[in-house]
Amino acid sequence: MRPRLSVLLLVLLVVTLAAFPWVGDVIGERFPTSYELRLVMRGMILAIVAIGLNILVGYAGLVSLGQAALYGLGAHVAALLALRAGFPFAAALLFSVLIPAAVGAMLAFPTVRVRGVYLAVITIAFGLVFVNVLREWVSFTGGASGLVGIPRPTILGERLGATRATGFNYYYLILVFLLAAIGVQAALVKSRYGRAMRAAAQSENAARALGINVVGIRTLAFAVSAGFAGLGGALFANLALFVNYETFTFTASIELLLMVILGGSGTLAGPLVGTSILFSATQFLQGLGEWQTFGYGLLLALVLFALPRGIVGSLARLAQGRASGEATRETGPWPNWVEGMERVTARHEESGQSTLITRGLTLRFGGLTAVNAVDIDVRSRTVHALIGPNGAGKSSLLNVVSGFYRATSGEVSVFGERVGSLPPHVLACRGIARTFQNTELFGQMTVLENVLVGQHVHFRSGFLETVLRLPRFRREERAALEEARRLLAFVGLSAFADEEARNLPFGHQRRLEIARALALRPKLLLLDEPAAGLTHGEIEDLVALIRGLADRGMTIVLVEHHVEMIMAVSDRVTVLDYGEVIADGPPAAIQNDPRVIEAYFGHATLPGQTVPA
Ligand SMILES: Nc1ncnc2c1ncn2[C@@H]1O[C@H](COP(=O)(O)OP(=O)(O)OP(=O)(O)O)[C@@H](O)[C@H]1O
Repeated sequence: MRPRLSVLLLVLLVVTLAAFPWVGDVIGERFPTSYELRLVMRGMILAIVAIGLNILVGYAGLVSLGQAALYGLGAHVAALLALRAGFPFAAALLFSVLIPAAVGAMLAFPTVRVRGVYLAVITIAFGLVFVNVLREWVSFTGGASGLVGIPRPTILGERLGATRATGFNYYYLILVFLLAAIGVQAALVKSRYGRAMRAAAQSENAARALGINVVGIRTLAFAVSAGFAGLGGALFANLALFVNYETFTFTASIELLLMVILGGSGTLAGPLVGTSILFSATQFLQGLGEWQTFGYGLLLALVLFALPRGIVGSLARLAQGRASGEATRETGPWPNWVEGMERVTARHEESGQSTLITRGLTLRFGGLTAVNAVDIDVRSRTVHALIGPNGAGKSSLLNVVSGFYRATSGEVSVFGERVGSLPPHVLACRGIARTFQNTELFGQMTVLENVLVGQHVHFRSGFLETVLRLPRFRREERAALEEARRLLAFVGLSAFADEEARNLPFGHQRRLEIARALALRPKLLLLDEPAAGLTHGEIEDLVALIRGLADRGMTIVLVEHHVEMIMAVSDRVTVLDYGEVIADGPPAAIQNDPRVIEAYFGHATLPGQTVPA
């Protein structure tokens, strides 16, 4: 949705909700009744929970079918603290957010191993266990009778009511929390945290290679989402003044998920729209008696059939499709050393030292030795090519150096430090960037966002600074945006900044992947077959880019099959065959090395030929 339109709709929503309790004064009727007012308050509370769930499902790509349990946990924490420990409202509210957030963070643990349907099943199990505990632990939770007599909330001695007689304080408090939830969601999504969540959902490997701690970011998504659910639960308990397990069953979890999906998961307005429609529909369909569930299912099926991305998601796509059809765009020249590129490339290593050293590096997959006792020295500020027939172990070697595979034996040192056991995101923070043999872009993020994800590790502002949009966060965002635009100009993709990455032609995707890797400001850049699928002209540009980067102080390891390119760009070449180094030296010497020729064909290759598989 366009920013101006969304601000306008938000203002409209706030004005409508703020004016709602007073409508009767204008139209001269008894409206809204306290029942109607409570319905709107419950709707707002559910919207808060749905916004939290949207962060988890829509942005982090993690489906939870146990969200109602976290909602219920917040409600029970608030009720129990007020009833049994005499906590004041505000303190109980705080714990109702923190305790579910901590439990939510624990729920993220299974994502280390499972995602998708398996994760959904784990969250279902959590929800079922939770409801059973509530039902069976009668002495603590009241079982089916629930917890009754929750004291009316007060702040600073002021009772918070929700009727004309008591004032509408509680109504407005819920509205303020709803606005805060909307604000936090918007700030989070448009920050490095939100980008990292989306990136990890779309390509876990690329996210890790760019320094994102995938487990950490998923834990954050779970915790934030659970915190929202807990807040909703506490607000509900203090509205109903009674809680029992029946509100928080599996069905409630499904309804919450449907609210998000119906409105449009992964859109800012989706949960609001979905909650409004589904919640109103539920009230309306109550009049249908036995046909209620049928009507409910039919409505959902119809809407999702017509609008598969949810209401907001589908409308936004329609608008986007129309807009992008209008522009005819051309790529700019690349590499285009625009002003400010020194920031990305300036490095301090002395040339002549080794940036990457491996000793006896061995990687086995069961009985297969993919890399066999490999010793290499990659000198800093040089382009070092790794070549060899298919299956020689080149990509495996890159995967070990970048932390994706753990070596079976041997050592890897980068920048003078042994790094063999470090995971990819830590190595990325140390200045190792890589591209992938099959480009791994974040396809549903824009070209600009892809490059912004590459800058993830440069941000210093923390979570609270981000959601509160404090000055350091805004300064860093501005600087990151400026650098991302500079990098897009560098690879000639400025005109595509707002295009989704998956819509780019293949050659452009390769450029974008390089720009994104450069956003990390790496000292060591690992390129895995960057010329595959490029045209002759594009390969010439790529050679100029790689040479330019090395001349400006970057160290580059290049896995490539294209002989002409290797000859043009490399300072040194290592040849692998069956995981072993069979030759190592300057390109001209390698080209005439009989072992290399033997490994490839058994006869000489001509410069300009692509080494065949
Ligand atoms: N995850 C894996 N599990 C099992 N075997 C693997 C795995 N990754 C690679 N291999 C095997 O290791 C060997 C080396 O593969 P690798 O991809 O490193 O070769 P390569 O030189 O990069 O080849 P190509 O030029 O085709 O990319 C191959 O025999 C491959 O089948």
